[in-house]
Amino acid sequence: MSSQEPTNTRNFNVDLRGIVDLLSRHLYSSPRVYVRELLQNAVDALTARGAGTSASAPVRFETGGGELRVHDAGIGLTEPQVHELLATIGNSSKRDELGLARHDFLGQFGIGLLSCFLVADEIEVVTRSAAEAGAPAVVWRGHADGHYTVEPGERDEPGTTVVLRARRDFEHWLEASTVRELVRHYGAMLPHDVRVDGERVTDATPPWERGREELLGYGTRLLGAVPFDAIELSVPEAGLRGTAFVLPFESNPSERAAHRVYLKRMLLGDRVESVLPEWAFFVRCVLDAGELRPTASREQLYDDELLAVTRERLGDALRAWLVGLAATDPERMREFLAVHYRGVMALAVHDVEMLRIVDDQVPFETSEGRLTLGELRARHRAIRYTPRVEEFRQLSGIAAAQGIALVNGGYTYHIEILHRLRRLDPGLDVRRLEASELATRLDPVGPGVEFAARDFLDTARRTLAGRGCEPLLRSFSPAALPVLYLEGAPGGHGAGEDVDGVWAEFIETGEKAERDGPRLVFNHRNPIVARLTSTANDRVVELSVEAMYGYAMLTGNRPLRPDDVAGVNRAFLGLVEHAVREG
Ligand SMILES: Nc1ncnc2c1ncn2[C@@H]1O[C@H](COP(=O)(O)OP(=O)(O)OP(=O)(O)O)[C@@H](O)[C@H]1O
Repeated sequence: MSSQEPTNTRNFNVDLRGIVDLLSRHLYSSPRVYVRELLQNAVDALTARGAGTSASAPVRFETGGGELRVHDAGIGLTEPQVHELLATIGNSSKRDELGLARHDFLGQFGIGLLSCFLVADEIEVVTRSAAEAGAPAVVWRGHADGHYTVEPGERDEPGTTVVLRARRDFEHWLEASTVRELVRHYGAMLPHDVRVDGERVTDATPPWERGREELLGYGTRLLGAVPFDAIELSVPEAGLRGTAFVLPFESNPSERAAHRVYLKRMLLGDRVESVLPEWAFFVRCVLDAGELRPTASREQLYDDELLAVTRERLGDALRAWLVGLAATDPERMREFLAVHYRGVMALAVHDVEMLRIVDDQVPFETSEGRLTLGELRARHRAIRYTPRVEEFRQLSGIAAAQGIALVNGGYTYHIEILHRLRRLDPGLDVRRLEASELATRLDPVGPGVEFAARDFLDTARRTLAGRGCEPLLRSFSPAALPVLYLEGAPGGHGAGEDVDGVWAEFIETGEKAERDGPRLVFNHRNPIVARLTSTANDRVVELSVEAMYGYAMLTGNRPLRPDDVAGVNRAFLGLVEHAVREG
């Protein structure tokens, strides 16, 4: 092989049509981006010129006659620059010697102007440099087929005018209303006076620099409803300022929230996802960042280290808001939780701060009533749960009577959250309830006792008829517990169908009959109950059964219906009267 340089070195040729086709099909989501690119070039030209221009309206879009003319009072270009920058694809004056984007500019890739070929076959640029005193004006005409011309032009002031004539069937992209809407969409927050057909479309004060009322007004237009709150955002490393509007309605936590992001006050997009952590489902943000970088399509953010840091900082701000709300305004916090309950629960599974909030604020269904996990932990070092709602209903009364802290784990995320509690409280014992832990066997009382108690059971049956439950006499531990209220087995009546879990193991120790409707189970091992079963006084039995029914409902944390309350009152007064009379 020869070590000599090859002598037949050639330059690449560029098929411009192919490139424009590539941009339009794969890079840009719509021809509308041509307005953004023109606006961006005009603003960058102003930035490059610095304080040099005194033009009152330095960027002007003019429509009419099937044309669009964009004037800027920016830096302009000399003829050599026209060849070098306008006619060289991928070349940009907005990168430094190392090829890195220069800080102050919006553009960097050197392809933006090509987007005009999405709507026009020819781009005309009339430009005069402000950097070179007395430089003549130049007219550059680029054609979609890949050739261009340069000739002397007419222009009094330094700056640039770009002229587009619509390609057939693309006329609507250059119409006044379309252009006005697009310039406003992308540029409303730019710190320059930008006009379309004489009308100013920029409003230089970003929402977060306005008063609270105006800010909430902006949020209301953005969300279509008055925001629950507005959280100030600031990440100095990313040159970021903005606002997170807390949604006043529930959002789907599995759908990533999309945010309105501006880069150097120019809209990047309305549906930018990656700027906030995945869990920030409950806010929509509007923000501007000077240091974050766009992807080449300029519709999403480039995923680099700075974006990762930004995401983390914004997450911290949202978390701090939640923690602050919980600490300073529990009533508002409850309102927030009522709207975003599912999302907060989902988040608590992954995030310790959220877990803390759930532990502290969210009531769970427990054998001791509705309590937060924090409250339950303060009372018990061991927590048990049932994985199904029905099982909880069956067993919570028994657990309550035995001092076992039982939580209904039958709702979404509850079990995961219960297990995660050890993150907050490493010594906590959290497990699924085992049947053996209930230590309650409903032993039959034997034929002698059963026989002796038949009058008692008859009276009890009559008394309980209106309550929809049947009496049952059994012997069980602890003896101190006189009665238990047991619901019917889950999964309907009849032997053996759909019964599983702890409840099944539990009733296996009893009799088949216990699988049917609700039962009030009297404990013959309890001395009061034992005496009651042999009491001849019907009235006393009636009152006692009524009272014990109320007692069983209360110890099982079951809601008392008005009928039940009346029964308990009647029983109480009746028993007092009886005691007084006997005394
Ligand atoms: N209105 C203008 N005034 C002065 N120079 C301009 C103007 N428009 C374009 N240019 C020059 O042409 C170059 C190429 O422009 P183009 O829009 O293709 O890419 P860019 O703005 O550099 O980068 P990007 O592709 O990220 O937009 C620019 O870097 C700039 O030097």
